[in-house]
Amino acid sequence: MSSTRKAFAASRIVTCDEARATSGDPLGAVANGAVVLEAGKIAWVGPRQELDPAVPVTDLGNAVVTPGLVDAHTHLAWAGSRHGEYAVRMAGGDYEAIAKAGGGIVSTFRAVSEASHEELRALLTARLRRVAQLGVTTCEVKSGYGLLPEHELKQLRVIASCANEADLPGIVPTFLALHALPPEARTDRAGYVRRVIDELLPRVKEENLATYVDAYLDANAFQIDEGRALGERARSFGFQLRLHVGQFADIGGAELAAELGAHSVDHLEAVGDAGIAALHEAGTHAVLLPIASFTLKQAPPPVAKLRAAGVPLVVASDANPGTAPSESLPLALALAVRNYDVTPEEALLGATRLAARSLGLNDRGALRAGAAADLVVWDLPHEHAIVQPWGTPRTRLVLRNGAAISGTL
Ligand SMILES: N=CN[C@@H](CCC(=O)O)C(=O)O
Ligand SMILES: [Zn+2]
Repeated sequence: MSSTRKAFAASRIVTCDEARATSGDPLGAVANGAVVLEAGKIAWVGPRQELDPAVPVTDLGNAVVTPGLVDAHTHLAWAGSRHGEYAVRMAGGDYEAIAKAGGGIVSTFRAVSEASHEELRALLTARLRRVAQLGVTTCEVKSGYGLLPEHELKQLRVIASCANEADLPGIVPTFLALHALPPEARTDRAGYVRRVIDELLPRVKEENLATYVDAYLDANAFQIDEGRALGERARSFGFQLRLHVGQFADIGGAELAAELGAHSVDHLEAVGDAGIAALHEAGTHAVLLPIASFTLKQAPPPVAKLRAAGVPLVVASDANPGTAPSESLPLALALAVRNYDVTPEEALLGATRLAARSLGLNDRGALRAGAAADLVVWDLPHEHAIVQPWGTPRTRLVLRNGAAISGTL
């Protein structure tokens, strides 16, 4: 059997495996380690001197090997550009005021409405290829810029079509059902929400276009009762939930997410103690989005309180054309460490094992026997170097299910 096996040896195999974690080494690193791959899965991980001598081994030398990164929050399926809005915001313009005036999400809605399936697919594919170079092997991708049924379904079908491509990162599709009111619905908010719940959600189910359902809950976005109506119906259809909560104001989104058993609440710049306690109780993950708070010049979420309460911390890119015009999960990790006082170990776990768990995926996010052979060979000498703000891809090789999606040996 060993003929179908192959091994990589490197100075640091950073497993992110809970079974290997210790208080001094939460990432479970194996110095001078090896990882054996077979049939798209990891067959063995351990010290190089214990490697089966019959397995052919590629020696990567002074390099770090980690699980493939998992980006648990992206809006990568978009068209157009918001550079005009960005410049206005950098000069002091307010994101929510711009949205109220018909810009923001609604301006991307216009661009997505005008884009064909093929155009949108080409944009998404190019972005997925670039995020693979950055070390991402699994990516959550939301809709939420189609807003009207025809264009939401187009966005979701584009996302689904990329999910079958073996040479791209794996995709977890999310129906971001309530993101903004399209201009067509300005005078009938309740009717819009009802149609999303009663008509669009069943279509998304029927076509099996999403695993998760999401909503943007905030003072100037959708409200708790709207989120509850959507969330309860979504759960009754078998969807799992992840919710935009507390980006600007604490309106009780964390409590609602906990009540509905959401897998994650994302943003959390504004969340109170009761919300944090509820998240812990429900086992809900906090997805931190430091690129968004960087462009919005916001104070960080209460990371110390979340940590103290035992809420699992995930870090994601939030890649979108408005608040996080970046595709880089490694940049998000760097900003989480710099601006949020997240430790490098927390950041890396929050972009691997915990990110995968927040997406309901237990077959990846850690280097251990039986997991998918999703891994990154970094052109860096230590895992702490991954969270430095390089601004360039620092991967040598990125494997998904044992096959290269970026780089060569
Ligand atoms: N705030 C809600 N949604 C996105 C931003 C969308 C946009 O501005 O286009 C976010 O996660 O930051
Ligand atoms: Zn988002």
